[in-house]
Amino acid sequence: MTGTTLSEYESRARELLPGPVWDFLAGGSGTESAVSAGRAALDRVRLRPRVLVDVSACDTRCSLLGAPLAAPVGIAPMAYHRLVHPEGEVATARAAGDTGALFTVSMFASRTLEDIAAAATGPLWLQLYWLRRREQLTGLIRRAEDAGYRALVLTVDAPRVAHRPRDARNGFAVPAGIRAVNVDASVMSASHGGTAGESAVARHSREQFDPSITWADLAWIRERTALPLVLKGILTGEDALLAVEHGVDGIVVSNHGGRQLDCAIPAADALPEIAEAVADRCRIILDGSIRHGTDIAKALCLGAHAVFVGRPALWGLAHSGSEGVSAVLRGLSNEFDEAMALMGAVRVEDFDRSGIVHH
Ligand SMILES: Cc1cc2nc3c(=O)[nH]c(=O)nc-3n(C[C@H](O)[C@H](O)[C@H](O)COP(=O)(O)O)c2cc1C
Ligand SMILES: CC(C)CC(=O)C(=O)O
Repeated sequence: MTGTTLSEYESRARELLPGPVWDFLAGGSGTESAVSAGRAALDRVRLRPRVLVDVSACDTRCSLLGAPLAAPVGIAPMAYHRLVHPEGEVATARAAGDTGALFTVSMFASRTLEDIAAAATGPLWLQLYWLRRREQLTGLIRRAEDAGYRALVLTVDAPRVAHRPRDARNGFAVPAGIRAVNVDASVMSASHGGTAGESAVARHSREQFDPSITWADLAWIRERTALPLVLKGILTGEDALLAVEHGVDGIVVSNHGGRQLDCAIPAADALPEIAEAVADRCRIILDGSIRHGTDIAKALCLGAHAVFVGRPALWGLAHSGSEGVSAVLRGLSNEFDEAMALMGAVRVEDFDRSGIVHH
């Protein structure tokens, strides 16, 4: 990481960002115990290295739903990158391209899908929340197709945005001048109406998200696009099985970085039962608390094909724009490369359950 450690990026971002923005990034729902539990779950997993394997040519590359990646790493969808850097998602897209990572753009991105695509040299996916106003979704799907996005990620763990005490206390509102530019202004006017005790983001999301959707509604998206469909926010084997039965192409095992159901099981703890239920019938991505190359190795051993990184990308962006995001991603990839060599893994597919033990 060019001499700067990930925790230094985090500290610097904290110094640079206004308090309420930092709290929006760092915070979780309710007791925030699901944030720390995500880290603790990964720490409980220990690696079992194999030795005297020829690791002179470890290969970190892989492909995910047809997208070639330099390492099994993508950037998780996160709203409003302009909160932390004026270039916002355009800078993030450049960094993802430079480092061979996938970038999943949030529906609530603060730069247009087209500007992001113009800056990107690597694969882009688009994340959607299911809005009451379905015509907004239809428009976004069409624009994503036209701009070359390669998959849709439907976030299913947020029928409503959870109560996040820090944002409520701060009366958090997205500063004027930063907007979810890809949706109708009336859909996400999160810069208006934050008052002490109530977050504007939470209020507007609650007004606009459709909490009535079910598995049957997935057909509505399928009818409108041939893009691969990924569901984000699966935490049980039961739902993973339903996802497979409904023909999804991938799932993101995630507790939303501890920002949705308080006390939700950490993604790393949920992964084994999900991998077993899926039995290789769709791609599995893990997110939450991925901070080290060894975390990527652990996720692969537990049954994931790739990981998403959330907050660290925003720390890099706040620190030094595109270069900061690149440095964070490159640091993780370099650490993963080292983990491969020291684990005796030559290819990404070499990781399996024999590589770990739980404490
Ligand atoms: C500031 C912020 C904004 C987020 N916005 C979205 C979003 O728009 N859509 C979504 O599906 N997930 C969103 N998430 C959740 C992330 O995609 C991801 O699940 C989580 O951050 C992963 O955990 P990590 O930050 O510990 O790596 C957001 C997370 C953060 C921190
Ligand atoms: C616009 C928000 C609902 C995005 C967010 O903070 C999240 O999904 O965690």
